Amino acid sequence: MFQVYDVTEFMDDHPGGGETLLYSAAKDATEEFDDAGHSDAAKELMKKYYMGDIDESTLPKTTRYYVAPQATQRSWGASGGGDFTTKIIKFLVPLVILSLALAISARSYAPRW
Ligand code: HEM
Repeated sequence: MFQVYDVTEFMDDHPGGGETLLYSAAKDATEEFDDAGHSDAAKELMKKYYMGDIDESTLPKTTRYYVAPQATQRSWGASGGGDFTTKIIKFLVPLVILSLALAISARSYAPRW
């Protein structure tokens, strides 16, 4: 059995640091917790964040992490984007700006006959 704790509210106040809790999230952190040599007061405090128990046998054997597709796509505007038209626009806009800049600079450097 695993005891589950929700330490969201405790992140900023944990004397061992918020990152420490983050690195121990979503896994069995018994060893790390014991290694830190927590006091009885700390163990008492844990009760405040106790959520419940999880039966290990119900957990998947392997854990695979993946990045959700929407997290990897940078959207353009509120409608989001990743479609074909957006890709074309993303390619064309810088191209048009570059062409305009080149045309303008070519005109100002061109010999005046
Ligand atoms: C609900 C969970 C937790 C509570 C309530 C808690 C609470 C505390 C408290 C009160 C202290 C101050 C020292 C003490 O009184 O023992 C402390 C220190 C510390 N905790 Fe936690 N802790 C929790 C989880 C964890 C976890 C999962 C880790 C995993 C690495 C961790 C690592 C540490 C470390 C490294 C220190 C610093 C020890 C030191 O510098 O003396 N804690 N914690």
